[in-house]
Amino acid sequence: MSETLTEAPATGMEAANEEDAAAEALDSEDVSTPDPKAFKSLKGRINYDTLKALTVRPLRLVDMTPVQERVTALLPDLVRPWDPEGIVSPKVPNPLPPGWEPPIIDPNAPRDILVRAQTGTGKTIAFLIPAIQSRLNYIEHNAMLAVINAGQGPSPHLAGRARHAFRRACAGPLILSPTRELALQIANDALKLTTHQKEFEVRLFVGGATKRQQMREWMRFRRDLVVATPGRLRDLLENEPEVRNGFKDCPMLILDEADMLLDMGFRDDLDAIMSYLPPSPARQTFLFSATLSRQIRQSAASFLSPNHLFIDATPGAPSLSPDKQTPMALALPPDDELTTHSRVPQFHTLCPTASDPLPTLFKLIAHDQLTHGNRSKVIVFCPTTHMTALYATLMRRLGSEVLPNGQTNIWSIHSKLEQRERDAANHGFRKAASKKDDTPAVLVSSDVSARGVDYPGVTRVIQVGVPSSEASYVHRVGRVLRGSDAMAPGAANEGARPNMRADMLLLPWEAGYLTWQLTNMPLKPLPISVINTQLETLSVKSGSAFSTETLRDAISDLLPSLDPHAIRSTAASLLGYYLPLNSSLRAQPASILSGIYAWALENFNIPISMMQQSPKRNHQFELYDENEAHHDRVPW
Ligand SMILES: Nc1ncnc2c1ncn2[C@@H]1O[C@H](COP(=O)(O)OP(=O)(O)OP(=O)(O)O)[C@@H](O)[C@H]1O
Repeated sequence: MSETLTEAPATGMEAANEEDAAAEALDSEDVSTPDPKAFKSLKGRINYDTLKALTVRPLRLVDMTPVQERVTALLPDLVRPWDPEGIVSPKVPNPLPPGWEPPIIDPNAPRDILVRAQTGTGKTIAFLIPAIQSRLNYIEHNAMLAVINAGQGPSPHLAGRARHAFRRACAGPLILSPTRELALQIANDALKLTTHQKEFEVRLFVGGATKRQQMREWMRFRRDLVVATPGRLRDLLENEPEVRNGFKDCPMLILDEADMLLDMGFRDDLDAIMSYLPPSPARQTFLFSATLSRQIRQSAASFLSPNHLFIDATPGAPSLSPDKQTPMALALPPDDELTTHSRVPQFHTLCPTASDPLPTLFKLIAHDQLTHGNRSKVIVFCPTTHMTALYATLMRRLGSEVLPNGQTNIWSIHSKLEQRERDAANHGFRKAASKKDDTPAVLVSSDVSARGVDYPGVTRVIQVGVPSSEASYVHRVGRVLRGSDAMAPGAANEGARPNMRADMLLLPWEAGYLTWQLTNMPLKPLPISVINTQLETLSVKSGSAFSTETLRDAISDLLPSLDPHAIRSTAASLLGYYLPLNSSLRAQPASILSGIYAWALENFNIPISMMQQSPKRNHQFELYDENEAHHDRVPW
């Protein structure tokens, strides 16, 4: 992958001059007594070009976030090449070529880390800085080894050849991400950080793109960093000897959203991938996550070396100097402790009947548009792919008619879309509603966008129904308040921002989830009557023509005209989603069934003629339609 998939911001003459000045300041700056928070304090500990990308162009960052500060405090020891025999070590001063300073390293410093930090706090940069530095160090290390092994004294020519061969033959750090969108975002962030290292290359292995193209690039170009989703990487490792060979000396594995990757759904792929990588300690492992359940902590231990560090950069965690960061077992609190964006106000609305969530959803979006105008940018999370497709259709058909700002850009992302459609939605929503005269935007999404994906300027997240886990709730809420807003100086200490928020719409049979699963979340009740009053006040204040009657009429005109098969498929998908959650909801399967039955009947006037529990398997229900068997495609 040699080009950025998101456009770099345009720079005019003024910006160019500013950049020159910043670069000069970076060159001349004395960092002998640096502010440890400032990126500039990394001068001398990371490659100059990486530092320039961070502080001058394209990122122009000033201060590190706590997680970045804690991780980079471990440099340079954290990224020293694995050299158990000490061949390239301070004990071997010769025959190092002139100007090659062997780094001063602590041979006992931990090499593996488990990092917990809240969503949106800059974990990507926190792992990319050491990953890039590790790759650069390994390239030099190998060049030194080649010279030493040749035994002919300093030879820049030989070193150059060794560098060239190594960069093409051996994969650098491997970063795994659970979703394609997040993988793409990480790869693009890596390209930004290596803007000034023109030859540095990032390979991206994700499903949805052609394998042939990925293989062609793998064979022809450098493999400095590899970003991948587990399924595609496993497939390539199992079927392509060239990929297998490339990874046999892979020095570093980074799991972003580690809790999800270590969970059962990905575990098989992960175990298969691990069998192609070198074992620890030759392979370093970094695990990054915003949430860590007890079970995940246990399985994390099997990936990490025994003297790994646990770095807890969540608020309230003890602040430790790097040499005192504690091993995981000592540092983690005994109970599951999930963190969330405490700065995001969170509300739940209990909808009395099955026909309430849809109009209430439109009202919440209307509320957001009346509050933020054209910069309103809302993500609606739905429980299943079918539901996501259905709600996206409803938004597209009704949005312009009923929402206060008229034109609203609606995007949708779920796993049954083609990759190019996912990419277009991802790209479109990322750029949307960023200027005053833009159009408000809504992204209707399944959990594909819940983690890591960084959409700047999201003003509100609305969850329709319950998430699959408490961790998923936290990640969804974490889509608000990201990017520059979240990182503004002092933001961590600021109080809640009343204009950005998260909402959740629940039916009575879903309400147990609040009590039993989201106990620690700062969710406040928000009745529909209060939403109505707030909307009225806002409409009058802004002179908007928004009307709840128009909304109600438009919905009741549209819903009965929808394809009944599609509604049945959505109802089936909801059953498949909710029944296994019955113990989390503390709801009997029968009340889930009748809740979903009511949803189909009251909204779409579709009686689901018969629902039966399969005699063979628990919680496997099937919908029967006299005329047609249930089909599983997304029909919208
Ligand atoms: N030091 C910093 N100063 C300002 N902005 C930053 C800084 N570090 C990162 N950012 C920006 O903050 C946003 C969120 O960063 P990132 O996506 O890495 O968060 P995250 O911790 O990985 O979140 P998640 O857990 O949701 O994946 C990005 O837009 C990133 O460019």
